[in-house]
This record gives sequence, C-alpha cells and structure tokens, in this order.
Amino acid sequence: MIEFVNVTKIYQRGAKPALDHANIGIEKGEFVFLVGPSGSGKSTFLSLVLREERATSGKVMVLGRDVTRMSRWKVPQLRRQIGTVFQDFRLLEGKTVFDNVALALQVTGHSRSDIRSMVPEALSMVGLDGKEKRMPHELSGGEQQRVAIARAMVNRPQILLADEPTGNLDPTTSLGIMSLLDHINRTGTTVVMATHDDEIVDQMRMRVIELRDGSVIRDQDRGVYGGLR
Ligand SMILES: Nc1ncnc2c1ncn2[C@@H]1O[C@H](COP(=O)(O)OP(=O)(O)OP(=O)(O)O)[C@@H](O)[C@H]1O
Repeated sequence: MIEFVNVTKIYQRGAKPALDHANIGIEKGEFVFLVGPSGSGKSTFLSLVLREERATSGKVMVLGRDVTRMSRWKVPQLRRQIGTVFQDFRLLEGKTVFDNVALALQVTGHSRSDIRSMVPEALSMVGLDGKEKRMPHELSGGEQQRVAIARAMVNRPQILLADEPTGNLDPTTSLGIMSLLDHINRTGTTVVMATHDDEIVDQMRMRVIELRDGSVIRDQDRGVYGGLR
C-alpha cells in the first residue's frame, strides 16, 4: 500500500536530510503510529506519500505507483484516494458542517443527490448526526475533529493519514477520536498516524515506527511509545 525504498529527502542543499535512506513498508489494512522527536521526519513522510514533496532519492510507492515519478497532472487523482486529518482540523469557518463535508464530494465531481445521501452517512459514522447545520465554532474541538474525519472519509479513501490528530484535544476527547480511527481501520482503511501522544500509543498497542534524524530506529508490532519496556 505504501512502500519507501531507500528514501532520502533533503529540503535545502547542504541541510541535513529530513529522511535519510528510509525503508518503510505498510500493508493494506494496517494501523501504524509514526513517532519520534520534533524534526525527526514524521511530517516529511506524510508529505512524500501525498506528493506534496518529492523525494531527493529513492522510491516512494503509494497504491502501486511510484509517486516520485508521477506526472503532476496525476497527483490530484492520487490524493483523492488518501484522506488527511490534521491537528488544527482545517475546517472552513464560514461554512456549515454539512458544507465542509460536501465540499470534498464536490471537488471529486459527485452529483447533488450523491452528496445529499453521502454527507449524512459520513457524519453519522463519526457520531455527529443532527449537527449538519452547525458552524465549526459552535462545536467542541473533538466534534470539529470528527467533522474533519468525516470530510477525509466521505470519498472512501483507501488510506487515511493523520498528523497529530489528538494534539489539540484533552485526553478523554482524544480517546474518542482514537476509537473512531480504530473503527475506520477495522472497516478496511489503512491508517498512518504521526503522534507525540504517548498515552494513546501505549493504550492502542498497534505497530509503531520510530524515526530519529530521518532514520527508522524502531519498527515494532503492538508497540509502545517509548520503545521496549
Ligand atoms: N518545507 C521545509 N523546508 C525546509 N526544511 C524543512 C521543511 N519541512 C521540514 N523541514 C525540516 O526537515 C526536518 C524534519 O521535519 P518534519 O517536519 O518532517 O519533522 P516532524 O517529525 O514531523 O516534526 P514535528 O513532530 O515537530 O511535526 C526538520 O529538520 C525540519 O526543519
């Protein structure tokens, strides 16, 4: 599903690599935590999967294609198959919950009748039935993140990338978001989540890939945040 073969990313000539000959393979249906100190390369990994950045060397395979060689016009097609969720939710403040989710379907060319049925389905999946007409500022942080997850999932992507999705949430709310991501994973979506949230990682016991200075220093099944204990 995602395979990094000897991937190096150097942003500026002379700078030390953000990823340094990284080899990482993620199979369909896996749930993976990416951990490591600030600056270790987690966001860079996610940017390379999305082809927001291009690898300096090595091969980045996503859904069977080498995205380092992909022509620019094919990139939107790639991104349609990948949902993304961020720490800061990134909702459109002037639009209702319904419209925030609907927008993701409009850009992929869905009909109005599809949108009328698919948006409530996605909102129901994240536990937000009946909140269609709310504005983002009328929702709690946890609810806003649920809207962002509904938006990411409404096109039924094969991969969900989450960059610190619980970073702005309290521990209880974070757990709710995690059980939602776990549910999404169990229904077949491959989930990759970059996080600093040690409690969550320790609780979930999923695969943990640890980066340091752009290198993979640990890859552990049913792992914990801080390495072997
Ligand atoms: N757009 C960019 N231009 C130049 N350097 C960058 C850019 N993005 C990241 N870097 C550098 O690449 C390295 C890895 O950064 P990256 O954001 O991938 O780390 P991270 O593990 O996601 O950190 P954090 O946990 O703080 O989000 C850092 O040294 C960072 O300064």
